[in-house]
Amino acid sequence: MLQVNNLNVVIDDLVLAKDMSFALESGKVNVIIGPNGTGKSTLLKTLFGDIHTKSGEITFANETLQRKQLSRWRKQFGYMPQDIRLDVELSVLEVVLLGQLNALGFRLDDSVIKEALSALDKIGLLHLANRPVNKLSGGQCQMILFAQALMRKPQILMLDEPVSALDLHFQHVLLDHLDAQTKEQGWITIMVLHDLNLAAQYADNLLVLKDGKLIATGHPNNILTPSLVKNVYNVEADITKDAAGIPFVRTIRNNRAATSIIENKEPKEQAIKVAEGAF
Ligand SMILES: Nc1ncnc2c1ncn2[C@@H]1O[C@H](COP(=O)(O)OP(=O)(O)OP(=O)(O)O)[C@@H](O)[C@H]1O
Repeated sequence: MLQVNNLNVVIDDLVLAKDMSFALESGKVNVIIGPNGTGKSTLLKTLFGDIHTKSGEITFANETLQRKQLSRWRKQFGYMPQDIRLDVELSVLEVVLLGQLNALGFRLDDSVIKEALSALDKIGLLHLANRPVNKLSGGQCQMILFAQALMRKPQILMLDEPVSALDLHFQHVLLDHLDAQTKEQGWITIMVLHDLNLAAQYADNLLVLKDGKLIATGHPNNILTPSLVKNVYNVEADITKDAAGIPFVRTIRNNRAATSIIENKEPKEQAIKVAEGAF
C-alpha cells in the first residue's frame, strides 16, 4: 500500500498539492486526470522524491520517504516520464536493457538479453531491436521507454501520459499490457492520462486533481459524471454506460474559443502589459 497523508507541495508560491491524502493498493491501475498545469506530473515527481514537500508523509511497505534515503526509496519505482525524446547513440535493445541498470554487470547475461527481446516481442516491436533509438518516431520512442520501464520490475510503476504519441492500436497494446502486468505482478501502477475514455476503460481507481487538490477518487463507474467533467474542465459532456457499466464520455462543443476571448479581454490586455514590462 502506498499511503499519502496530508501532502502539501508549494513551488514559487504555486500550491501544487493541497492537503492531499490517499492510499493506493497493489495490483491496481490508478489513473490521475485533471487540467493542464494542475500538478499531475508534480505529484508523480513528489512520490519519486524529486520535489521537496512542504509538509505531509509518503509511506510504502512500512518505509517513509526521507531525503536521506532517496536512492533506496527510488529502487522501488519504475518511472516513465512525459518527455519521450531519446537523443542518445544507443540501439533499441540497449535502451530497453537500461531498465535493468541496477542488475547489469560487465558481462551481459544471456537471460537478460532474452528478457529484453521478449519485452519488445510482447509489444510488437522486436523488429526494431537493432535500430538506433535517435532515428525512431515519437510513438516508437514512447513504446521503447515503456518496455524499458517494464524491465525494471518495479513495485510502483509511474507513467506520465504514456500514450500521448501513440496511435489507437498501440494505445491499447500499451494499456492492455500494463493492466495485465500490474495484476500479474502486484504492482501499484500510477499513470497520468488526458483521455477520459481511456481512463474509464483502464482505471481501477481514478484520482481527479484540480488546482492542486484531490477533488474526487474512486472507480470511474462511480465518479465519472457530467458534473465532475464540467467542474474540472469547464466542458459540457454526455456520459452513457456500456453493458459492463463503463462510462463513455462524449464532450459537447460550445463555441468556447469565441466566448472566452470576449470574456477574458481585460485580463489578456493586463497580461500583455505585464509581459511588455519585463523587457
Ligand atoms: N520546478 C518548478 N518550478 C517552477 N514551477 C514549476 C515547477 N514544476 C512545476 N511547476 C509549475 O507547476 C504547475 C503544475 O505543473 P505540472 O507539470 O505538475 O502540471 P500537470 O498537471 O502535469 O500539467 P500538464 O497536463 O500540462 O502536463 C505548472 O504551472 C508548472 O509550470
